Amino acid sequence: MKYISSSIQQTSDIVYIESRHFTKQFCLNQQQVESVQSRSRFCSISIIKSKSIQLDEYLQERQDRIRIFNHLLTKRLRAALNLTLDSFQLLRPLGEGGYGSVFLAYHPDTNEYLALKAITKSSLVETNEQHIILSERQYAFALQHPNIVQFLTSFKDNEYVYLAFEWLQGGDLYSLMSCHQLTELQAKFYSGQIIMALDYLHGCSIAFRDLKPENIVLTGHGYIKLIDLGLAKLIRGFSQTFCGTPHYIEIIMHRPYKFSPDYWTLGIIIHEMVTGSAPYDRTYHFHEAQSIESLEDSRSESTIENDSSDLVRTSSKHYNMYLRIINGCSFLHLTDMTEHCASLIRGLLQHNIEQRLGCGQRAMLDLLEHPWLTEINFWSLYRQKYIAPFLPARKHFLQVKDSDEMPSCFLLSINLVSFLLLTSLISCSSLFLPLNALSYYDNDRYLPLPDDHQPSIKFLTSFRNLRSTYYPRANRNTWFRVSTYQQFKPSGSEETPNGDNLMRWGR
Ligand SMILES: Nc1ncnc2c1ncn2[C@@H]1O[C@H](COP(=O)(O)OP(=O)(O)OP(=O)(O)O)[C@@H](O)[C@H]1O
Repeated sequence: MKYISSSIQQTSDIVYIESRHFTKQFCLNQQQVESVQSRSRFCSISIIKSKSIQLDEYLQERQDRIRIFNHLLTKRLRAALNLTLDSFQLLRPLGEGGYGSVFLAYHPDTNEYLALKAITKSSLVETNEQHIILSERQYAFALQHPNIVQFLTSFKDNEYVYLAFEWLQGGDLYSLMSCHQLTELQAKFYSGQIIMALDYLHGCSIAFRDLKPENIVLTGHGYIKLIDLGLAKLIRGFSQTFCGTPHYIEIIMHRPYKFSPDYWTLGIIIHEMVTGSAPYDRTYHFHEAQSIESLEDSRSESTIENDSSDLVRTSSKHYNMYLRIINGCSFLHLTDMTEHCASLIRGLLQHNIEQRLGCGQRAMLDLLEHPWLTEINFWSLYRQKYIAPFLPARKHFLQVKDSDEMPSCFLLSINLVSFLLLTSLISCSSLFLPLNALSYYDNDRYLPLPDDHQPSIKFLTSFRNLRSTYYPRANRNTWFRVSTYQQFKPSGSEETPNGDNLMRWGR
């Protein structure tokens, strides 16, 4: 337990490998559409129709998911019996948030890795925030969506409440954005998934209320999931609670809202993804906020809106900072982006809720059909058919070469005997799977790494602790090489929990 209470030094060991295939898949689609369009008007109509059929399929799936959520929410959540901290091996810290520390844990009985969030009971009682943990447990339990982290189980001891989630291996969006400036197309890929997650949450009457890049985490395949439902709220009527993270604070906090704060923060995140910075001055630090706060209250001179009902809570410690954020967003010069992107961001950063994108009568449809997102086929994105723009890999351990040819000398030397030798070597090595490997794509599909149980489709070389594995491409004429530095662990694979093994967690 000392391990949990000690302060966590989090160092990100994730690197992001940019996919060369990501952009191609959209270009190809576009070309195909254009060439077909030029050939026949009839064909172009059928393509548009098929796209709208696919949108219908997505919307139908969304409805089914919402129905399942409502069904599960009415079920009483049972804490996992017989689970204690001793049931797990804590491997390393994954992160620390305001409410708890998160660890990568290994559960030997099920041979699974998971993220274990430990929340000190006393701190919750002191700050009277027990509802936060309760809400996270209850909603996370009932939510099932490819873009929302899967909750597995919970248990407690005298000091802590533990929440177990599927382990997301790819680091958060904030880390990705810190080392890569995203293109608009890449930003669309992530935005589309955030939109689908919000669409689902709002369909379940849940406002997320804490959307920020730190709460958006990449999977091993480079897709994203929302984490941290601590501030999520089931909204049956309207809410007026003042909450969120200061940088993403919604301007309307003191007037009734439903889901509109999530759209505002979506606008801020899309701006950050596309331009690399927030639409306001992020250097405006906490101490600066306090010093300005001691100055005269500038509320009456504010340029926010003349509408007196549009109140930002003046008693708030960060009141002036909020003002600055809001004002910053209203004077946006969106010049470094396409017109469609600018119109989407402007639409989301509307002060007036009625005019804000996503908050009108057509709700999320206005976003799903926005011109900036036309390249995205939401049904394909939902089923994760695209190659992700970035593939996360563990720094120092994994070296991936996308288009390495199989060395010709190596190919020539492969005869039956060496093949058999290699095969047996691979079978033996399954005892020593590298902990670091994630997954890799090959043209249009993802390959799990390592995949030592199919020795017939790959070759392996070892040099000291560096191991190279050659995978055949789909067309079988070329190869790509994945090199892993071995880190030995006793047994098992690094699969994250999936739908099937939820059963084992007593769901
Ligand atoms: N399922 C997960 N897989 C991998 N890493 C995770 C997972 N859940 C959380 N983390 C890491 O732990 C960090 C803190 O988690 P989380 O945001 O849930 O905690 P919190 O106490 O609710 O934080 P906050 O102060 O943002 O409310 C995240 O930023 C992320 O880096």
